[in-house]
Amino acid sequence: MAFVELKHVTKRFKNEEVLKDISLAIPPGELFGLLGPSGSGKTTLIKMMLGLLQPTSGTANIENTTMPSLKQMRTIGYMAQSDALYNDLTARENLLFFASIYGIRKSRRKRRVEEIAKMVDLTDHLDKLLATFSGGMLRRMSLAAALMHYPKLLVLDEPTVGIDPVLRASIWRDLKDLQNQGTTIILTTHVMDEAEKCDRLAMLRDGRIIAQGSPDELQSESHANSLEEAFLYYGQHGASRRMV
Ligand SMILES: Nc1ncnc2c1ncn2[C@@H]1O[C@H](COP(=O)(O)OP(=O)(O)OP(=O)(O)O)[C@@H](O)[C@H]1O
Repeated sequence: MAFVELKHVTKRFKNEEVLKDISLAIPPGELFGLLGPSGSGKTTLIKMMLGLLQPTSGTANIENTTMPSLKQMRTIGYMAQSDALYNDLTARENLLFFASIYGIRKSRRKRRVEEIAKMVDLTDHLDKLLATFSGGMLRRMSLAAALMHYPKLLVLDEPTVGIDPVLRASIWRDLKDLQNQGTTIILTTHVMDEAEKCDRLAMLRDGRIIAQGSPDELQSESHANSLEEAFLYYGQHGASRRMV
């Protein structure tokens, strides 16, 4: 059974159709990437999966429940592109706040904040004001907040933008660990070497999925030497029936 399923989803803003007949099925435990250039519709697509936007037509389901569903939203961790954090609070105060709004029991909150801080390597910075944090530290804080309530599904919108290679590698290690613990992960990226780390990908261009498959399948099907070449190929030739 698919954990996340989109069936013939279309989204129109006024006269512009920004998503066109999108169908996707993501099984539980998969690390799935949405790869596409700026403006191709990645953020709109994940907002639809999360129930934050209503499709103009078609349906978005999580565990067979049509979104938006409050029950399902509680099982999702979402890291948006911009950080919804409080600069005039410390990292610990921010995380305690997220723990309370996610309904973590009061007796568990302090411990959970420390567990999460360790996971994203912020233990030594817990008592510093966020105003003093670097861009990379803020992204890790956002990841920590999204993980607070043990989500079954983690949705990340360009999680490593503006992050240096060392930190990027550490975030990827965290994501692989979470996947090994059974978390389903969906992320957007326009970076090819990140897309290569996903189990499967959907390539998005102008609101349409131009190809879908594992990075190896996408490359071999298009006889490309890299995902970048494969992307260009599918943009021009479309994909075979098997891939979409
Ligand atoms: N609320 C809105 N009203 C009107 N148009 C919108 C709205 N949200 C998104 N769009 C348009 O939809 C298209 C897709 O935007 P979206 O943010 O989903 O792309 P993206 O692939 O996530 O881009 P980026 O990588 O830059 O974040 C763009 O043309 C954008 O201008």
